[in-house]
Amino acid sequence: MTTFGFTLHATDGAARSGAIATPRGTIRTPAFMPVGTAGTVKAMLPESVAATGADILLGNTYHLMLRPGAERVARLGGLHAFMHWNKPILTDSGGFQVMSLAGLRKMSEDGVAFRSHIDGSTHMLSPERSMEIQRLLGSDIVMCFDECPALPASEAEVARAMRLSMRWAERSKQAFGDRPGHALFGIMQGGVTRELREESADALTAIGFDGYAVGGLAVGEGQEAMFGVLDYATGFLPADRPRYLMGVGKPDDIVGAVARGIDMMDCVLPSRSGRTGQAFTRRGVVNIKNASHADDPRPLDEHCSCPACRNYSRAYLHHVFRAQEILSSMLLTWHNLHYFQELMAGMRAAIAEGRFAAWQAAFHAGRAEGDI
Ligand SMILES: CNc1nc2cc3c(=O)[nH]c(N)nc3c(CCN)c2[nH]1
Ligand SMILES: [Zn+2]
Repeated sequence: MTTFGFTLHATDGAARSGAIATPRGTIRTPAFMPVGTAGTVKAMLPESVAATGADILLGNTYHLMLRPGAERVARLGGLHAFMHWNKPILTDSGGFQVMSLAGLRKMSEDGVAFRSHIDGSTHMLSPERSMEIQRLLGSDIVMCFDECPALPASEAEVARAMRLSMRWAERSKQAFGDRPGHALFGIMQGGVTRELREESADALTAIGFDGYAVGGLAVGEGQEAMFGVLDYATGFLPADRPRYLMGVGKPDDIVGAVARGIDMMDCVLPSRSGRTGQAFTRRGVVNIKNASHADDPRPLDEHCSCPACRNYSRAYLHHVFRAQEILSSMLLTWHNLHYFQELMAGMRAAIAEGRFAAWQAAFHAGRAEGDI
């Protein structure tokens, strides 16, 4: 059985293309992971998610432990069987979601006690419990249990949270154990402070992980500050392991992150925006609810081969959005996920052929300002 392994195929500047081999299939990098928080990518059948070109999707420990419960998912054969997705799944560890969703949280060295945002029941998460839940779910790539400090945060607060997260990373590694074919990724913290980012990277590298995430970003710092961190932070991480930027992002965030050495990303943007009527295209964003689309017979994007663009006009998509038809979310989500995967495929090819700078210039040149 194939174990877990990352192969670098090409580099172009700081950008890299490669592949992550897992027992459930190969992940082409740079990769975008659709978010399937509660065991579903909202408004999409798993077959449709695969049709967009996604090699891996993301699930969430926090949501699945609350509902339907990790032990229940395990009894039913694990998350892949449960949600009918047989390709790789990466699960986040719950730390970030507890801080942003749960009520009545009590943080300690041991972990976090909290009340469910669904029914108020009490729960706890620790490195050990998070590893156990992710094992019960059967995810292929497990994330360390960490604390992502909410902004604004003082440097002292960022340092405290980073050092706690490094102690939790050690405990996560111990609890994860030796699981061939499964990977454990460490998560770098440290805010926007170079010295703290380097301290975190050194701590994680000393523990040793199958991949390394850059956490603590896309939390309101803005693109310039995020790119400023990525300009040095990816270089602190081992070059022969995947680098995963958590929670990113808009198309131009994604392109800029790949240009700075990031291999994997996840974001709710394409799916969430699809449900609010925003369609991403190579020329910019289409807000389908605008009256300007009511009589427009053209597709969202004449170059796009997704079902929404092949079979429907902007006028129809405007109509079903205004009518709050379920099909609206399905078609716009499919289009957006398809577009994000096209973006990744375009970057993988450009890096492999040594023309990433030209691809990046064309990407930025094609984008109109504002709605199109
Ligand atoms: C949307 N922005 C964003 N920033 C994140 C940072 C972390 C982070 O620092 N740690 C963890 N565990 N997850 C994060 C997530 C969730 C990724 N699905 C983030 N999302
Ligand atoms: Zn399309």
